Amino acid sequence: MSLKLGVIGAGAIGKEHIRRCTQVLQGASVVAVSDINLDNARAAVNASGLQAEVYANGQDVINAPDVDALIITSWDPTHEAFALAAIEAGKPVFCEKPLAMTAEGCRRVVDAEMKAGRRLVQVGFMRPYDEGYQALKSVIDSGEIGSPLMLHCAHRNPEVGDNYTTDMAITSTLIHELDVLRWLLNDDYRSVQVRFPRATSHTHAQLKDPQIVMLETRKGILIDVEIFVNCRYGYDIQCEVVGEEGIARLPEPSSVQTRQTAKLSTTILTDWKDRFIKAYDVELQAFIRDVQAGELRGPSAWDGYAASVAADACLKAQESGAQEPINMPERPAFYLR
Ligand SMILES: NC(=O)c1ccc[n+]([C@@H]2O[C@H](COP(=O)([O-])OP(=O)(O)OC[C@H]3O[C@@H](n4cnc5c(N)ncnc54)[C@H](O)[C@@H]3O)[C@@H](O)[C@H]2O)c1
Ligand SMILES: O[C@H]1[C@H](O)[C@@H](O)[C@H](O)[C@@H](O)[C@H]1O
Repeated sequence: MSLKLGVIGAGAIGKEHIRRCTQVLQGASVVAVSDINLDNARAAVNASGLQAEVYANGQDVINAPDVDALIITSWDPTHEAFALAAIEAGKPVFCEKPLAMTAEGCRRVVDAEMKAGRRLVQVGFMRPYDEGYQALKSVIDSGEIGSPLMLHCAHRNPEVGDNYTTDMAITSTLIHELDVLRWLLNDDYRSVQVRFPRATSHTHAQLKDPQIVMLETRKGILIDVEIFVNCRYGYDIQCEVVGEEGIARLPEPSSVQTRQTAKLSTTILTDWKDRFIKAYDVELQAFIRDVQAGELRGPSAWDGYAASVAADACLKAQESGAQEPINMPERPAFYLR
């Protein structure tokens, strides 16, 4: 039977998820859409040729009797309340990252879910579903490059809007690395320091860009992540793992190489929508399948919480310039998969 989905937030990724649930994935249909900007909700419904009901209020989507499960794609600070409301209604929810703005907020979601007694939340961390990261993890796990010692990573966006501020480089951008690197290394973080090099002239007063985040894991692996959200040239995600026997790199997205006018070139993608298009398809298909099977298995509220525990320390480190500890609580048995 087709799973009836309600979507809250019909902006860039909301529209994308509605499109994929409607045109690409199996087993679900979008029956309700809400956005505080009703025009966005109507436009998303029309663009996908849906018969869905449009609501002004997200809570009405959660309460709608014909909605079986939720997709939350509204702005970051709204996620926690909608996730809690979905749990309260007993409806499974796919919540885009970050699960909440602080670890404390994520913990409230974790506690509500544990109280409900079953997993109801999947967080939109799509990178563990990306074929490139999966291939990189297989190489690390095979032992081919020996024990990982260091990671050099970069998360570069071509540009961001004027309302994007220094803290968002952590809560909205680095949060992907904070999740995927724990998974990649099967490790957790111990401390972090953040440094700011000379700022690009393409930024504004409220955004220090770029920044370098240096994390240390419990196993002693040192990770540097460059976050550069006005890099201009493209959307570029890099991850190089230095092991004691060799090096493994995240593969580049495939693209045709051309030789022309004395130049050898390949195109660099410019948009997250294209860079992770397959990973988004796979993560949402998994959510739909797992809801139908009665057991969620994707990135959990605990993963959302763990990433936010590290993010909180990164925010503190942005302010202090010092090395800040990351105190990750042990994963409760409820979340052992
Ligand atoms: N996983 C990823 O790679 C990825 C990619 C993009 C965005 N995101 C996340 O998805 C969310 C949306 O990002 P976006 O780029 O689509 O932003 P956006 O600004 O394009 O869209 C957000 C939409 O939510 C609506 N909205 C805001 N508050 C609302 C509320 N209370 N109720 C209903 N609608 C509300 C806005 O009007 C807007 O239409 C963000 O949390 C972002 O971090 C994740
Ligand atoms: O919301 C987006 C999204 O999560 C992208 O994957 C990330 O690269 C951007 O920095 C962020 O602003």
